[in-house]
This record gives sequence, C-alpha cells and structure tokens, in this order.
Amino acid sequence: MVVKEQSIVHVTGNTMTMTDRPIRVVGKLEEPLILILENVLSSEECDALIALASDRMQRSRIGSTPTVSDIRTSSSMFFEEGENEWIQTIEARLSALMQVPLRNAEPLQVLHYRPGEQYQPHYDYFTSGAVANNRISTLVMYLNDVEEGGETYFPSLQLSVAPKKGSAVYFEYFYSDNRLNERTLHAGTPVVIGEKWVATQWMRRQPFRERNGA
Ligand SMILES: O=C(O)CCC(=O)C(=O)O
Ligand SMILES: [Fe+2]
Repeated sequence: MVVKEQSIVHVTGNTMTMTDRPIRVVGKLEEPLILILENVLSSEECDALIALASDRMQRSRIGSTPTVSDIRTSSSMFFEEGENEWIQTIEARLSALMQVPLRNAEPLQVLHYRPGEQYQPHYDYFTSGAVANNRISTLVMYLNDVEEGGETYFPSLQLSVAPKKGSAVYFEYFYSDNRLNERTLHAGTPVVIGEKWVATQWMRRQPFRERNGA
C-alpha cells in the first residue's frame, strides 16, 4: 500500500476561500504538493509592491555569501515585517493561504529580473549541515506579465509556470521522504523580452519573527 504523506496545505475544490479574496486553484500536483494559483494579489497590490520596492533593489546575494553570484543575477530587497498597510494585508493573507502562522514567516522578498537575468536551479531549503529552523514552503507571486521567458521551471517534474500578474506558484518541501523535497528543485528561467517582478514568501518550520506575536 502506498501511503500519501501529509501536506501542509489542504485544498478541497478549486477555490481557497479562507482569505480576504477568493484564490483560484488552476493547477495542482499532489506529491510534492504544487499549486498554481490565480487572484492571490490584486492588480493594485502588484503595482504597489513594485513601486514600494523599486528604489530599494540591490543585486541579489545567495544566503550569507558576501559576494554577488551568477546563480542569481536578479536584484532583490526585503520588506520589514508589517512595515505598512499593504504589507500587513498581504502577509495576513499569505499566512492563511500557506496555513503557517505569520510568526514563522520570513520577511517578504521582491526580486527583479531584466532581460537575460535568471535564477539557476536551486532548493529553497538549506541543505548544508543540520539546520534547526529550516524553510518548509514557498509562495512565488508574479507582480507583472512578462512578454517572453521568466518561467518558474521545476526540472525534476518537467513543470513550467509562466508568470501572470497576480498569480502565484506554491510548493512545499516538509516531507519525511527527502526524495519528495528534492523534486521541488526549481529555477527562474532567463527573461527574454520585458522584465519580471516577483514577490517570494518563505515559511519556516518554527517561529522566526521577533514581532507579530509569540
Ligand atoms: O523567479 C522565479 O520564478 C523563482 C524565484 C525563486 O525561486 C525564489 O525566490 O526562491
Ligand atoms: Fe526559489
């Protein structure tokens, strides 16, 4: 008998209604759980995140590596936890959607890719040594439409998600069978025409934030 492993997010039907807006489930892979979601952010929220992030972007660094890396050629920034009303509203929605308490959330990140820029295949969880409070799930939200390229690609699953403003891809990697976690290897393929803005929410296994309740 093949027993399906517990997932963090439970989905029934094609709409997730526990949040302040109806989020549509337009694609689903069971194991590892991957969801393609529409209507996660409103058009106004996407524009606001880009506007708020724009003058705070820096060339991305990988983890604590002090040097800029070719693995990720985009630029990025982090919002402060609940730093304004937009962020507060969005963070509350993402916590409900991802079914993880807000105190386990990392700060919301924004990434910007120009033509030719990409994020090479990687795991979002940390693989070096014993990590006490590792990441368990990711939501990548697309803040604009990309003319060509810039898909989120899962090479082990041969699954490609095209960016679409307000949509998102969710995946989790908290399985006891590590082969399932490893299938969440993913990349941001090079942008060919246009530019790409995404916001990423990572969740931790245990509380991570100082504020927003213990
Ligand atoms: O840009 C993408 O499509 C993927 C972003 C990503 O993998 C991340 O932020 O961890
Ligand atoms: Fe990633």
